[in-house]
Amino acid sequence: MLKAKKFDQFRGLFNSFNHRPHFIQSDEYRRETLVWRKQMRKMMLLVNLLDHTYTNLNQNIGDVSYLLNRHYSSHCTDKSTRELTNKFSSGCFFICMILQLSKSIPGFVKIVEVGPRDGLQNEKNIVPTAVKVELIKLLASSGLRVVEATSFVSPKWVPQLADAKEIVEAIQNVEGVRFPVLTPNLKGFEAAVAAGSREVAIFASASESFSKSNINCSIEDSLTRYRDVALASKELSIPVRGYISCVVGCPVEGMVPPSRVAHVAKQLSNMGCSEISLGDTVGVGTPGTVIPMLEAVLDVVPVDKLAVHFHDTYGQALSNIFASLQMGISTVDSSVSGLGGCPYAKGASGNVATEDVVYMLNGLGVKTDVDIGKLMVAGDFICKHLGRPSGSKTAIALSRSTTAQFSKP
Ligand SMILES: CC(C)(COP(=O)([O-])OP(=O)([O-])OC[C@H]1O[C@@H](n2cnc3c(N)ncnc32)[C@H](O)[C@@H]1OP(=O)([O-])[O-])[C@@H](O)C(=O)NCCC(=O)NCCSC(=O)C[C@@](C)(O)CC(=O)[O-]
Repeated sequence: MLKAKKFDQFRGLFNSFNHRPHFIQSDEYRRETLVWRKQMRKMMLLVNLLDHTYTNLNQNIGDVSYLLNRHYSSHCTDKSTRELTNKFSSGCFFICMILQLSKSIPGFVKIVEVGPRDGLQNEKNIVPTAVKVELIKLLASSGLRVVEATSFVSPKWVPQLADAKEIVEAIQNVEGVRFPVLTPNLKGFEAAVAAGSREVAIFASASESFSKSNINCSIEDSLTRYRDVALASKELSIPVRGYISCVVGCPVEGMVPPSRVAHVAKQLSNMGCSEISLGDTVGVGTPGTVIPMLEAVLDVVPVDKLAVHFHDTYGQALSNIFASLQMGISTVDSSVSGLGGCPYAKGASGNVATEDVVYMLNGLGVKTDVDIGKLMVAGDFICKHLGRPSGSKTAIALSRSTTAQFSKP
């Protein structure tokens, strides 16, 4: 059973990358990812070999005691004993490989809660300011240390967040939590600072089409605008987070080549962003497409500057987060109850649910400092207001008292 699961992880990784998704793959994308696909094919051969060895080892596991009870040396002339020992050491190699993979996971993960911004920007009915403020306070009391509060964008484009100034003013007295806000240009930045924001985020895209539909300008023009915001922030010692949308796929252009993501990441890093969040805006990524993208970005930006931001449209977000953790990333964006979606990315569903992320990290023994019970109170609060069930499987399962014992870290 255990064996089947481990090998399925590798097979899934390979197949998800290698099958031809309905998403368009341009020649540029296929060229860039060719090496990765070849590597994966080699890895599959190795996996199959280990699979075979492991099966034999499993069948013969009872014989290990036989081995231990017999005198064995490398000069052993007993063929069956020698073969059995060889199988045993191959099995050990496989186990070591698995241990090595899990060892690389960070011991602490910072969660950036984006529910009040990314979660509520797409709601059909505008959520009252008082409800948003209460949600932010509940999230802060769950132990989350970063809660993205709102956006200072054009109210004509995103009327759901037209109360940005009131929100920021209302949370001034909440201590110990950082509340970054999105600012698409200097106008937004100045309004955010005037309202009392002490941290901002700028948001570029790896897809030209998405950049135009989201912020009405090309990628290069957006980077020019963001340089001004970064400069102004530097003068006031305000940290700037940089987002990149569509890091895997774009609703218009299809699969996005990793080099384009790396290019934008480098620009954001050069302009002084303290952190760069890589957003799979439409949630089409799998570990097979996320890993090559991360590899390209890691070539130009240090790992401790990176965060990942997954939407869960295809149910791949947790697998993508796990793959990112294995690559050393220790900052993960998520949204309470899986709220979210982007008004300019049709078909994209909510962000990965914070409750699901915390539950997985607890299970891995990774610290987050987030109290899952208090987090569920915040999720319950907003779901009741929106009049719909939670998008978090963990929240649904834990709300049934019989499974409550699993919530402990
Ligand atoms: C960027 C703009 C403003 C350009 O919008 P524009 O229409 O090209 O800009 P403009 O300069 O021509 O201005 C038009 C009007 O907007 C006003 N304006 C201009 N700037 C601001 C501002 N900051 N705050 C308030 N008002 C502003 C400006 O004053 C003017 O007002 P008017 O004269 O018509 O009355 C617009 O396209 C916009 O607001 N876009 C934001 C869209 C948005 O928020 N999308 C969702 C973000 S989610 C995302 O990007 C993905 C992410 C980050 O979550 C990661 C992921 O999920 O992968």
